[in-house]
Amino acid sequence: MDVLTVGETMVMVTPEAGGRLGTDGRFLLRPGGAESNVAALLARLGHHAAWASALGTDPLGDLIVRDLERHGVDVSLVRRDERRPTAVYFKDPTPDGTRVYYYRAGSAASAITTTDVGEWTAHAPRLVHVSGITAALSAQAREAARALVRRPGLVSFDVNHRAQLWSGDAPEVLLELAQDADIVFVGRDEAETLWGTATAEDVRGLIDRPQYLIVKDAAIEAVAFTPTGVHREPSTKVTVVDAVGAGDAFAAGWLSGFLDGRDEPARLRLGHYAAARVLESPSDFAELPPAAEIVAELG
Ligand SMILES: Nc1ncnc2c1ncn2[C@@H]1O[C@H](COP(=O)(O)OP(=O)(O)O)[C@@H](O)[C@H]1O
Ligand SMILES: O=C(O)C(=O)C[C@H](O)[C@H](O)COP(=O)(O)O
Repeated sequence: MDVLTVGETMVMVTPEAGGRLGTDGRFLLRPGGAESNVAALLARLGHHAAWASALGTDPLGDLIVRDLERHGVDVSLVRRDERRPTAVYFKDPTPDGTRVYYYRAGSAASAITTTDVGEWTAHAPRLVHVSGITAALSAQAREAARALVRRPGLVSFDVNHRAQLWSGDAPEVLLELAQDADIVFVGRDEAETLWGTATAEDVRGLIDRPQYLIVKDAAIEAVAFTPTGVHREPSTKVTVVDAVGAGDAFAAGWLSGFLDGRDEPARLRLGHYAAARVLESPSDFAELPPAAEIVAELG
């Protein structure tokens, strides 16, 4: 197993054909979750990627399992919970950007534990990927997130601050988790909101323990602080159709380059490429060619 990603996946409800949530009667149901997005894109890029979480025994859980299997994700570690439901969220494409409405309190995934984490990581993946969303779901999910970032092997952590899910302690908790990981992804704006940092260098001043820190500045560039020095790579020019999922795609592209032993500029370029394809697509994940073809195309 190359990568194990852990975190809640919900059923995402979107109005059909670009309509609005409050006025449309026709909707599409698809899986939506940061960590399973990363697993699905890594699978597309040619890696053995597993995703682990808990789902209800309801048909919504079946939908998620089936769809991720179709995308080539190993779902054999997913735990089904008879007593708790699969979570749902709605996306409303407003003229000012997409608004998200969560129905996830008390969900199966919000009850994941450190015992789950022990069982999942016993399968010895080369890398575990987790995000800050898990730490916002419940007290026990927060402990599970802590256990994940502190596991002995390689861990990558996407800060993924979701303000709607937190009640004030996000800056401390997310900084603590980031410091315990080996690879950290964070948006420059996200870091500014959380910790008041302005530049990528300011973020490195704060998150100084991980071997790799990647600070993404949306349409401008991504900056990687690595053992071989600081690398900057400009973002790709794109027409944005839906911004949700770009961060997950960037992480998948970068991690794919890391797992394949590519140099830092190639990792950053793969991140930008995958993010650009998702930005141009109405879905949270896009069809991607295998990594070797992308690298050949990028030159
Ligand atoms: N407007 C944009 N133009 C081009 N690329 C973008 C744009 N916004 C985001 N990206 C790409 O998506 C990546 C992730 O962006 P980010 O803002 O961190 O996403 P998210 O908020 O989904 O986590 C960036 O590093 C970049 O590659
Ligand atoms: O789990 C949640 O709370 C979600 O929001 C699910 C979203 O599909 C991804 O998290 C998208 O994440 P980005 O790539 O940062 O846009």
